Amino acid sequence: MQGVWTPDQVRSAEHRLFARVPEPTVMRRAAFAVAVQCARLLTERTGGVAGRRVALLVGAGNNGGDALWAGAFLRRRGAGVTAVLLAPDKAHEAGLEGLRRAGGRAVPAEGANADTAGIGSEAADALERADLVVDGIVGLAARGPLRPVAAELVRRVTVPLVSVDLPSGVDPMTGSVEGPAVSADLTVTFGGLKPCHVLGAGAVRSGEVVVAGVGITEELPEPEFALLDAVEVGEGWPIPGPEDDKYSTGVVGVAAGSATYPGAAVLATGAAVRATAGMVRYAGPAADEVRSAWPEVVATGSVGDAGRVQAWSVGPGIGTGSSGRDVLRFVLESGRPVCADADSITLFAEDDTMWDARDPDAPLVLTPHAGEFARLAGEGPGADRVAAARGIATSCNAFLLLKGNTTVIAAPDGRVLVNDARQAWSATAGSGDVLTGLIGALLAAGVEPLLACGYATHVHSLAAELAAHGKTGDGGRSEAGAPIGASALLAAVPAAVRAVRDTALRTAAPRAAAS
Ligand SMILES: NC(=O)C1=CN([C@@H]2O[C@H](COP(=O)(O)OP(=O)(O)OC[C@H]3O[C@@H](n4cnc5c(N)ncnc54)[C@H](O)[C@@H]3O)[C@@H](O)[C@H]2O)[C@@H](O)CC1
Ligand SMILES: [K+]
Repeated sequence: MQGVWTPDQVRSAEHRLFARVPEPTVMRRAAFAVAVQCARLLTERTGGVAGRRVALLVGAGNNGGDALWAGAFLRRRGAGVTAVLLAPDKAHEAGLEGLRRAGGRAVPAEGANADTAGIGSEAADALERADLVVDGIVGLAARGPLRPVAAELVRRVTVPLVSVDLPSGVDPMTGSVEGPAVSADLTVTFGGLKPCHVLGAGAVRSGEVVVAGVGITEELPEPEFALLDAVEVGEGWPIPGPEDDKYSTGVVGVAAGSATYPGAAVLATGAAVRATAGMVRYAGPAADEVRSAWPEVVATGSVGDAGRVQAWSVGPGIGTGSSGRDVLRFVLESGRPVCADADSITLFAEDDTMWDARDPDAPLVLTPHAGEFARLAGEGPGADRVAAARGIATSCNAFLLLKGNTTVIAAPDGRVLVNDARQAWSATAGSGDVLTGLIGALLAAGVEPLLACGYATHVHSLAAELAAHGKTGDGGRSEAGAPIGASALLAAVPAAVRAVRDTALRTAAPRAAAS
């Protein structure tokens, strides 16, 4: 798992490090890492470093200091470097001195002969001629969007942009963007990932993220939350072994859909069929449609007749009337793990007694989108979606999966996993029904609920991406992609599971050879 640390955690780690290593040394390590990545990008895009022009956007703090020292390193490799100072009186002194000694120059952002936007002619010129721009405007101490002059400078950038620590203008803690902000091609951060690199708009605006250790990593505490990677998903996805049969690999019950809207039932049941080798039971008014779409499913008309299952997926399309209420109550009283989605979330929000129907020891997964979350919590998730999800998971003693382009999954004990899709192909009607079916199947297979949600979310977004790009083994590959429906997403689930398992295999093989 890849950890993510809050700005406060990183600052405390920095202070512990400064007891052993002088602060300027740490800053130079950070700046050197930035310079190495700038040189790589310059070489990729322009064929070299010497003779290329670099503009540094430099704010008032140590983030600007990093940029200035990075400029000094690039100058020594033969690049022409100009620092554009947003706050000339407050620019990092040693960094500025270092840049000048190396032969770089500094100009004020709002200097002489300012144009109508207030940008000085030397600054405007430096930006216009640059082959690469370094964003050292603001780092961990960032509050709010870019101020007007910085925003104007950033708006003019047409060449590759490297952010120091984080894209300026993005909230470090939540990744939210409330006004002008940098969109970086590459971000070089220090010690470990911060929330803004993986959450919301910040994840997109960070571009490629490179983590440079600089000595801080060793001082970091337990991360605030974590990301699953393809290897972990591939290693953890349940696969039948030689001793297994249809019961031992997990029997999942799906209670979804209605006679008028059988689609939710067909999609959720299909996802359960495709997720694992176990058996799928369906209970509800769409039994005929489910049977004809998925002959392998044992379908009955009501949850009472469904037979034994190891976990339930419940909710999509069951309605919020009395029959939906009875269905939800029945599955909660079964004492089995339950993934409750869609209408069942509304039922929880509307009827407090529903919480009492649960066996408190049986895991409950709730999978709201922002609107359903607001119904459950009394208010929307707001900018800090990790804190919001964690709060409800704890207070409801449930696993809470908050849907969105960045999916946040919180366990009742405070653990959090985040899945950043980095694309939105799964934002299509019915895609939530597929996710519910995947989670239910993994719960039935005995996967720990936080991981079940994490694995399902990862495979779900990968399936959407593969389907959108025609990479599901049926030909017609496309780099640009095209919109897909939930059925295409569902059809791509086996391709996504194969892809993560292949990645895990490829990673395991060199490890085995090395041991
Ligand atoms: N202390 C060190 O030696 C190290 C610091 N590091 C760098 O130091 C950075 C943190 O430095 P600082 O704590 O000096 O703070 P920043 O450089 O993040 O912020 C500088 C100043 O900008 C102001 N500011 C906040 N929001 C702003 C906005 N929207 N527009 C304009 N100005 C705004 C703040 O009041 C702050 O005083 C890290 O992000 C990292 O780049 C790294 O070099 C690692 C080592
Ligand atoms: K920055």
